[in-house]
Amino acid sequence: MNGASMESYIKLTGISYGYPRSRFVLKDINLSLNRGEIVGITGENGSGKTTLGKIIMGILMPDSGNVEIDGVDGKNLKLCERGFKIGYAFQNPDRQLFAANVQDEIIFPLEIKGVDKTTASERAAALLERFELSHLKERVPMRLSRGEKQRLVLAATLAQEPGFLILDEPATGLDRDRKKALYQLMEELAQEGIGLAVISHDLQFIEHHANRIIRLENGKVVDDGC
Ligand SMILES: Nc1ncnc2c1ncn2[C@@H]1O[C@H](COP(=O)(O)OP(=O)(O)OP(=O)(O)O)[C@@H](O)[C@H]1O
Repeated sequence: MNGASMESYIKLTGISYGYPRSRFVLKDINLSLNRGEIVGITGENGSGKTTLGKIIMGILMPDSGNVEIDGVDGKNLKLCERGFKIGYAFQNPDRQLFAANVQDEIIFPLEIKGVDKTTASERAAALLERFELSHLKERVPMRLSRGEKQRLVLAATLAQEPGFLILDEPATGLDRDRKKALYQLMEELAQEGIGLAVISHDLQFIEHHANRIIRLENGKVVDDGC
């Protein structure tokens, strides 16, 4: 791993959060998530993994504490700016597919961001190639297989050149070869200096592929180590 890339990218200080009308609370979370590192975030159902992901993304605002992203206080970043810095792949890829065809799923968000058409098309072509989706570029995203949809979401997310990726249960529904390809991709991205947080129940997956494992229990970090 490139030592220079192991710098802190997301810093959570004293984060607490409670949903209105719910007894669940995230309590005093202090974490530094680094570029070039694969972190597994694990814990029982309802322990707060997704809530933590939403706090990092700015979808939920903490009741107290601070989120710093790439050296900037999260309060000073618009939701879309945060989305460019941190990519989030939901457990269900259907929630992230909107375009009429596969290549536009990558091209449109780039154009909205201000990338010119030629550069956006070139970037999309390279990513479709990398994710073995080139032959499907004219297809309607919603009609792809689950594994293809997931690859497309990852390709579209990476097109934004984020410093960090949060993957929520990324191995769900993938066959053995596709899981292997996903692990390989995660390792390549970490080598390129992107940080990854993988939310998963699959302890075997986490133990094999994460450099660090964070375990949540009832909204608290109870373990943070190798
Ligand atoms: N919008 C909401 N309003 C109220 N309570 C919520 C809301 N979303 C989640 N919760 C509660 O917060 C707790 C933590 O949920 P969260 O989805 O973060 O857990 P998780 O660890 O990701 O669970 P899972 O492994 O089942 O995906 C749960 O008790 C859940 O019922």
